[in-house]
Amino acid sequence: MVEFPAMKNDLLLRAARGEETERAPVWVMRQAGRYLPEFRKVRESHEFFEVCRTPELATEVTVQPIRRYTGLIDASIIFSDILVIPQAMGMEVQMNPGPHFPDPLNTPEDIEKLTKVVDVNKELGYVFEAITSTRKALNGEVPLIGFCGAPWTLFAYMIEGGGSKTFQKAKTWLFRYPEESKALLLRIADVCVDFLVGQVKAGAQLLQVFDSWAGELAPHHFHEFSFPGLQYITKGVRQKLASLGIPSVPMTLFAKGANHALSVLAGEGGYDVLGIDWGIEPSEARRIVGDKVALQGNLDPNLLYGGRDAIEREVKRMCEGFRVGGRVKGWIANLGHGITPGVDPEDLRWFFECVRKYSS
Ligand SMILES: Cc1c2[nH]c(c1CCC(=O)O)Cc1[nH]c(c(CCC(=O)O)c1C)Cc1[nH]c(c(CCC(=O)O)c1C)Cc1[nH]c(c(C)c1CCC(=O)O)C2
Repeated sequence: MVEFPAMKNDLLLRAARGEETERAPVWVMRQAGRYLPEFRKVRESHEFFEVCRTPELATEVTVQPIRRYTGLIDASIIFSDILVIPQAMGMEVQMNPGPHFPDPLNTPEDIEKLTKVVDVNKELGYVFEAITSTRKALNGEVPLIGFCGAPWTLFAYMIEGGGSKTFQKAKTWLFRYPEESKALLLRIADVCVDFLVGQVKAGAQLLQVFDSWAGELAPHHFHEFSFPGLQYITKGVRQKLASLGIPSVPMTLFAKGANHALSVLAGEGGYDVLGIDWGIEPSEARRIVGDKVALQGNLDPNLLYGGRDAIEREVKRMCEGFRVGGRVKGWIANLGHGITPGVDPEDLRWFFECVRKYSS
C-alpha cells in the first residue's frame, strides 16, 4: 500500500465507528457538483465521464469543495459515478445530462453480452489512480470516501436504460425472471466487491454503497432482491481485505427510501453506518438501530432553498434529534440525498456553520 500524509482530521472515521465526537463530522452527497461555479468551469471544457476518467481532473473537482469550505467540511468523496460499473461490464453509458444507455438489457439473453469476468484494474484503474492522487492532494486535511452503486440500483439502470418513474422494465425482470435477475444481481455484486477492495488499496478510507432506488421496492422485495447483494458486498470486501492483510475500513450504506429495513440492516447488513433520508425522524432511526451502527443524514436537500432562518432552525432540530442522552455519538451530519444544482454555495456554507454550532 502507498504511504499517505498523516490525518489532521479523522472525525468522520471516529463517528463511523460509533464513537462520541466533540462535534458531528459533516459532508454532503454530490458535494462536488454543478452548484459550484468552479465545477461548472471544469465541465465547460470536459465531458462528464472524461472528468471521471482523467485522474488530474477527478482530483481537482474532488478537492474543490474541500478548498472552498476549508475547516468546515470533514470528508471528501471521490469524483466518479455509480455507472462506471455498468461501463466496466461492457455497457455504453452517456450523460446528456442524465444517464442514458443506448443499448440496455432487454431480456435475460442480453446478459450474454456483458463481459464475463471483469478485471477492475484494467477497466476501473482510472478510479484507483484518481483516489491515490486525491489522497496526496488532500494532504491529510479530511478522509477520502470511495463508493459504488448497489446491485439493485445498477441493475435497474442497466435494464431501464436510464432513470425511471415506474421501474416497469426492471421490475418486469424481477417478477418474471426472478432467477435470472438474482444471477445478474450477484454478478454485479461481484464487481462491486472487487471495485471497493481496489479503492481501499488505492487509499479510500471509508466506503459508501448507494442504493438510490431501494425505496422503489416493497419491503419484502427489498429483502428478496436487494438485501442479499448488499450483505454479499460487506462480507466479500471484509474477507478480501483480510486475505490481503489490509486493515478494513468503515462501510456506509445509503439505501434511499428503505427506512423500513433499518432494523434488519443494522442487525445483519454488515455496515458500520446507515445513511437515512428525511422520511424518518432521527430519534426514531436511532431507537430502531440502537447502538449497533452509526447514522448519517438526513436533512431534506430542498431546505437549502429555504433561506438562512429555515436552514438554521432545521439544522438545530436535526442536531437535537440525533443526540443520544445529550451526547453526539455515532452521527455523521449530511443531507438526506444529494445537493442539487441550484443551491447557492453560500447557503451550503451556512448549513455547515449551523451543524458546527448546534452539534458541539
Ligand atoms: C443515482 C446515482 C448516480 N450517480 C450517483 C448516484 C447515487 C447517489 C444519488 O442517488 O444521487 C453517485 C454519484 N455521482 C457523482 C458522485 C460524485 C461524488 C460526489 O458526491 O460529489 C457520486 C457519489 C457525480 C455526478 N454524477 C452526475 C453529476 C452531474 C452531471 C454533470 O456534471 O453534468 C455529478 C456531479 C450525473 C448523474 N449520475 C447519476 C445520475 C442520475 C446523474 C444525473 C442527475 C443529475 O443531473 O444530477 C447516477
